[in-house]
Amino acid sequence: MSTVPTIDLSNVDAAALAAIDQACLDHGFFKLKGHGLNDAIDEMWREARRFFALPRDIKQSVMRQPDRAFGYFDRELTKQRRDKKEVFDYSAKPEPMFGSGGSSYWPDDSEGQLTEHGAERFQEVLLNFYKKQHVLAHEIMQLVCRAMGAPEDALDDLFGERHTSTARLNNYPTEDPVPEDERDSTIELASVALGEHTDPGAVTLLLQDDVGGLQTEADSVGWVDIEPEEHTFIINIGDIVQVWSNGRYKAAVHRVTAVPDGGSRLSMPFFYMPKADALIKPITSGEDAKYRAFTWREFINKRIADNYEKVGDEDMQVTDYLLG
Ligand SMILES: O=C(O)CCC(=O)C(=O)O
Ligand SMILES: [Fe+2]
Repeated sequence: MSTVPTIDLSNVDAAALAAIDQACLDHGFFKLKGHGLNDAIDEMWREARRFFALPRDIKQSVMRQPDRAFGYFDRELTKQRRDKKEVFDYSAKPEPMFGSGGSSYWPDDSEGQLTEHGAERFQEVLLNFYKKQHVLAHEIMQLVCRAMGAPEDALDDLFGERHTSTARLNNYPTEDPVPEDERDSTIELASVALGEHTDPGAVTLLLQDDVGGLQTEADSVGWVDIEPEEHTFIINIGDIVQVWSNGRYKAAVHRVTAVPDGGSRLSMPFFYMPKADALIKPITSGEDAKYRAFTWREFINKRIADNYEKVGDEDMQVTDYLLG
């Protein structure tokens, strides 16, 4: 039996829930088919490829800024090491995450530059996909609640219309995407494509292309490859599921190994996250809470601040909220 089970969303029975439970106890990853989004996924791959192939000046024109949380970025840190990747962050919510305001982060096509490169439908395709992923993420969250033994709607009120989910396109080239004269010599480039980490939110819905390299760390067997499979979502649980389950489930520790020379790798995560003032605390019954309650706003702001801390400082973790 594969350590990373595949769930068919069109046929979720008791065995599927048991498989999700087992996976969340061991490493926090499962795969998902039967979601009905195959065509939408194909369209997303096309737009993602076109976006990253755009000339650097177009991508740079929508570079993430201190006052603009979304857009293009090519120098992200994980655990104080620079990842060899470029990203595009977006959201279909009218409000940016926490009132960070800022100007539009969508590349401008008024001079037909996107059209020229075949990416004229970029914004429309991404926003439509965001909405579909949001519906799917809610369904998956309900499955995880049932796997945990909680009512399926136990967490619905913490999300609602004010959820703060974000989505991203990732491109991992083998060449450093940051021009040489802009590299910060104090921040080392990681030896892997993406350093090991947990996602801070509830559940992540990820699509990866056929290159591979994603791994999860299982209690039972150590690092496990998550093999690419066409039209298959890879689902992982984040830090706050660890709290909701009172520590029974572990937030998935994952990484991406170095991309083979001369190639590149694409992935597209959707991070399902609650509303800013959601109070996060264990929802399991019949046992003492192992974590103290905190708001999602407090937790995510601390995690974001960590990205700007100086090299070498320990990141904050959800275990900082353990009681006793
Ligand atoms: O690229 C991948 O497969 C993983 C991406 C990821 O873990 C993340 O963006 O948080
Ligand atoms: Fe991740």
